[in-house]
Order: sequence, then C-alpha cells, then structure tokens
Amino acid sequence: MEADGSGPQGSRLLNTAEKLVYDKNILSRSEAGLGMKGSMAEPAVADGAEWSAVIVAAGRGTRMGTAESKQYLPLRGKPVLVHTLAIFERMREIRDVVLVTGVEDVERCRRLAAEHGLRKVAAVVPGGGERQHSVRLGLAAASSPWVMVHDGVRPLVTPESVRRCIAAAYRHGAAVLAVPVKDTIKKVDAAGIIESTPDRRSLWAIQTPQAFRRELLEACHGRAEGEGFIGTDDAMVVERYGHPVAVAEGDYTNIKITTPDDLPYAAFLLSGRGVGHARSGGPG
Ligand SMILES: Nc1ccn([C@@H]2O[C@H](COP(=O)(O)OP(=O)(O)OP(=O)(O)O)[C@@H](O)[C@H]2O)c(=O)n1
Ligand SMILES: C[C@](O)(CO)[C@H](O)COP(=O)(O)O
Repeated sequence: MEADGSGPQGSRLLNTAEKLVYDKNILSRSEAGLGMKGSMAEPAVADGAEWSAVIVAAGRGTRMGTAESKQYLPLRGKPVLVHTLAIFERMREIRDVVLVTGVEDVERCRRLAAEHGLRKVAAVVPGGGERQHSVRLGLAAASSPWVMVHDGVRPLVTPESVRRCIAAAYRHGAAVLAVPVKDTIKKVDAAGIIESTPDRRSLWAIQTPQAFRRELLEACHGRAEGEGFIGTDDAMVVERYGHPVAVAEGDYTNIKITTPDDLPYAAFLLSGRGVGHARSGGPG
C-alpha cells in the first residue's frame, strides 16, 4: 500500500522514506511555531494526498436540547458542520471527505457542500443508530489507504494538530488526538463514594480526528460488529484487537459541541482566529 500508485485524482502515494520526511517537517515546523495554519494558498489536493476524512454527523444532539440537530446550528454565520468540513477542505493531505449524516439530511448536506464550495466532499451517506455504525457506513465509502474519523461537531480542530495525528499514524498505524487531563479524576461507586484516584499522569482526554490505516480500521470494525461490541470511539475498537494506538497531543480548544454552553465558547474561539462573523445565519 505504501508503494507509489495513482489515486483517483492522479495523486501519488507516499513511500516510507517520504513519510519520515513528512514527520520530520511537521515536527520541526510545530516546534518552531511555524505551523502551516491551513493557508488558503495550499493546493486543494496535493500530489501524494492519501487520506480520506470520514466526518460523522448523524447524531441527534440530545444533550444540546434544540429542535435542530447541533451540527446545523449557526456558529459565526455558518452551520457548525460547515466550519468542520472547511478545515479538511483546505488540507493538502486530504484527498476526499465522506460525510455521514442522518438519512433525512443527506440531500440538505449535498446542498450545503455545493453552496459552500466544499469540493472534497465526495460522498454523503446515511449513518446508523450508534456513532460506531455511522463510522462503519462512512468507511465503506472511503477509498484512500489512510483514513481519519472526525466528529462533525468538532469545528475547532487545527490543521497543525491534524498533522501531528497524521505523523503519529504513519509511525504507529493508528493514532488519536488527545490532551492530558487537567483535573484530578476519581472513580466513584453507585452510592457516590470515591473508590479510587487513578494517577493523573497516565490519563488523557481523547478527541478526534482518529487516524488509521484504512484496512486496519475496517477489519477491526468488522470484527466488532460481528461480536456486537460498541465502543465510544474508534480507538477502542482497534485497541480491542491488540493493535497499539498512539496518542498525539492535541489542543484543549478542540472541543466537541455537546451542550448549550459550548456554542458561545466556540464562537469566542473562532472570533479570536478571525473566522466568520458575529451575526448568526439561520439553521443550515
Ligand atoms: N448515531 C450517531 C451518533 C453520533 N454521531 C456523530 O458522532 C459525533 C459525536 O457524537 P455526540 O457528540 O455524542 O453527538 P450526538 O450523538 O448527536 O449527541 P447526543 O449524545 O447528545 O445525542 C457527532 O458529530 C455525531 O453527529 C453519528 O454520526 N451517528
Ligand atoms: C469520539 C469522541 O469524540 C472522543 O472524545 C467521543 O468519544 C464521542 O463520544 P459520544 O458518546 O458520541 O459523545
């Protein structure tokens, strides 16, 4: 899979030596604070782009409590989901995007992609009842040798951190973005009494994207489906079958829009990055 070959858009796959150079460049740029910032000057699809991004957005957002699903709520003038898709659209490493939505939202999402010039959205497919089912359905439409799964409701991930995740995936075959936990975490029993305090130095809060060799992720999802196992992220599915999954350090600002208080915080963060405008549009 790492040998040179031609992708659907004529892209050439990276060989192992090129992956190491990718790794070195990414790390030296991050260390020097020169992150690539997802510049609009980047070509839409670079020679060597070998990643499919599966963006899962088929949830109902029950904790948000709005009639409209949270991925379509306006954030600095655009639906949350459009902000998320725009990040992957600008990244040269991404060859194509598979968007997984509610069955009733497939047409609406195709329109959104067209209206917002999201040309990498190659497929919009209906999801399933659990996040894991949605990922599996999205994977079936992905064709690149490497795949990253990202929550449609994490619109604040940065290209720099996605690249750290890519670099770790090239080294280990599987990697997730994560941040060290800042609070002391307790294990509490059903009666509300603390049972234990795990050593915080080994605890990380897991985010997306989660990046894998596509064949590895497909195989693990297939086995999990056969066993009726449901995990809360894709790393759990891969860990279960004994494959190591590396952690790449992300940013605390890569929040998942989950409850109402997350929206003003996300708007504040985006305004600090100069993204969008304060006037909110209607639901997407
Ligand atoms: N059956 C599902 C469930 C979730 N997701 C997606 O997985 C991501 C993370 O899930 P979460 O934040 O829990 O979203 P919801 O399931 O929509 O929220 P809630 O649990 O509050 O209902 C979201 O982008 C969501 O749309 C999905 O594609 N398919
Ligand atoms: C995948 C995830 O975003 C990692 O933090 C999270 O596990 C999704 O969980 P949820 O149960 O769908 O909120």
